[in-house]
Amino acid sequence: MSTADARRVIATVCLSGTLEDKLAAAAAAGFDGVEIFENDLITSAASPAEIRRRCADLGLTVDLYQPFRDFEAVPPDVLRANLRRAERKFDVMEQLGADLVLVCSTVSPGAVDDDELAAEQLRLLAERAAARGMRVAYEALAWGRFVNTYDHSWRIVRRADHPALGLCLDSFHVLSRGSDPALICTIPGEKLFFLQLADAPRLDMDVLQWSRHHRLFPGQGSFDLPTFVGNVLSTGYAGPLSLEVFNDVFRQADPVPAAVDAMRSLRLLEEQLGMPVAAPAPELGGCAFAELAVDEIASSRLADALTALGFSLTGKHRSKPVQLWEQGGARVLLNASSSTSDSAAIGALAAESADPGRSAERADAMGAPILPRSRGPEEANLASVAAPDGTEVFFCDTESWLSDFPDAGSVGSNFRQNWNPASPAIGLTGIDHVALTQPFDHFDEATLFYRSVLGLEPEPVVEYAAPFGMVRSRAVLDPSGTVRIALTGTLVRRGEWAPAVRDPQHIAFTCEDVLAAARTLRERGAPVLRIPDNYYDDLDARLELDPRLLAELRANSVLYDRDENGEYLHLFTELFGSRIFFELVQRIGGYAGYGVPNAPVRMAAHRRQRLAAIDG
Ligand SMILES: O=C(O)c1ccc(O)c(O)c1
Ligand SMILES: [Mg+2]
Repeated sequence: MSTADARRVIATVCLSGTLEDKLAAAAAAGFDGVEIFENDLITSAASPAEIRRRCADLGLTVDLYQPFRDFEAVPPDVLRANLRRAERKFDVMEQLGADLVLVCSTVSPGAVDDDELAAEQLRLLAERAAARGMRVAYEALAWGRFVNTYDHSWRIVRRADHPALGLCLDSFHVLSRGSDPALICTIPGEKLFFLQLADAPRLDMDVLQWSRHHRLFPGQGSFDLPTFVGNVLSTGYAGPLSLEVFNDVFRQADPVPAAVDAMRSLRLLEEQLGMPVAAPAPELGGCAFAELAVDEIASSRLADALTALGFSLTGKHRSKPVQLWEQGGARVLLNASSSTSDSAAIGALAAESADPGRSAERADAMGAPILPRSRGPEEANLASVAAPDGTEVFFCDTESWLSDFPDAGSVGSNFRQNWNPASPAIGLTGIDHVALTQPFDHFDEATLFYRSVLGLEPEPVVEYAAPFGMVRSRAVLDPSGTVRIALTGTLVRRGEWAPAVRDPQHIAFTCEDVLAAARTLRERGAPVLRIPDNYYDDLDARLELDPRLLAELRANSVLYDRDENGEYLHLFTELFGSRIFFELVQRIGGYAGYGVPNAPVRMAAHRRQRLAAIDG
């Protein structure tokens, strides 16, 4: 079979809310069916028959009832009670319209290590199920007491040898244990009754804790799900692709967008399996612009700051209160029309696309609908979608959108003299990256959004201790590195005690020579962030820089980092408005990072700047 006709299913345990909330969200996101998690049914006031009708009305099938625990390899009296318990659950399944039950491998202290006995008792269960037109899918939990690998569960199922007993494979249990997924190909497809999918970050921790708190939707973590699912499909497995993700954040997130996120993960996975649901992401050619949503006060401060950085005001939008500021290929829009709860925030960014129309179609197919937009006559038709944090992402072709700024470029120095008695440019050539602080609840969702919608590849997650908490950071970038977005967030919900520096965001400009630019900025009295001496003393201790370079860095508050491939010189401005600052970056050689070791120094410096402003 091909995944194109695979049914897409989600376990109710993935989503927050009551069973009714979960079913509505799953249906709205376009799922075909659900796994009903037992606790979700038990806490519902609706009878199983009512849930069945609700599902039917929503166009959902009930593909699995789960989990049935601690059944096998027990003494006779316990077996009797377990079979009785199973019959009661079959009654429930009958009403629910579910014909498949998931039995997970026992963790019971009362069970014994006896494969023969486990197989014999599972066979009895399968006979009971078959008598009622039902089937049993046996799943090895990674922390099962005796059975904790899929090959072991397969040996038991084979030994039981009953047509109503098969396997449930769960990618988490297989891949967390480091089992070789190649053996899956040797299992006959008709013995694979169900496939559960979850991704996860690579963590070195107890599998039970890892599974119950940190599972992710496919594409958000670091498991090789395409290979895993490819092996399963190679057996002839024709059942659903079902998501089963236990995650602390998703458990408390609004289930409607969470289900959309889940569906997007399946579409991306299908694409990775060679069954695309949309045309591939067109090639990107850089960040065409970043737009700051500003109020009046922030607007004039940002205009001053951009002027000091050598930007020129080169145009005003035909019909909206939007200014275009340019230097080299770096473009910033100040938009005073969009409402923002902050005095200034990154409202939008634009990716230069080889085919903006196709980018928009793909976004739509990946569950990111094109945002409605008011457009005057003759204005460029710019499509945009909303990222999980609300940032608007445009797909554009610069030639055409620049025409909305009739004066841009063409008027040249005359225009600039009139509108913007600018300081000369300082060698900025474009946007290196945009750093977006993600709300705690949207970090993993954001990774998947940029990956699936724009075709950006995620880099490994880095975590570091910073003055206001532990920070997680992950960059996503296109294959040629022209569009880079640095996603940053806190590991736990952000503390509120230091509101002076709430969730800063920034735009990093590519600079030909940061030290030269820094000297010019110093002469201009530009608002460059002061970096303390302790930082340079440590830099010297760690990296043994040429003393002349070190002195230059120190004198100009330029920060430094290096990796195996090159060096990174960068400087930060002070904060403008509630949360915006700029960075100037110079990548030397093949430096691939973002100066992460310097981020805590910058955060503390921003707080000092804020407190000094309040005191002063
Ligand atoms: O964590 C658990 O108990 C649990 C239950 C059912 C599953 O399918 C599973 O993978 C884990
Ligand atoms: Mg499972």
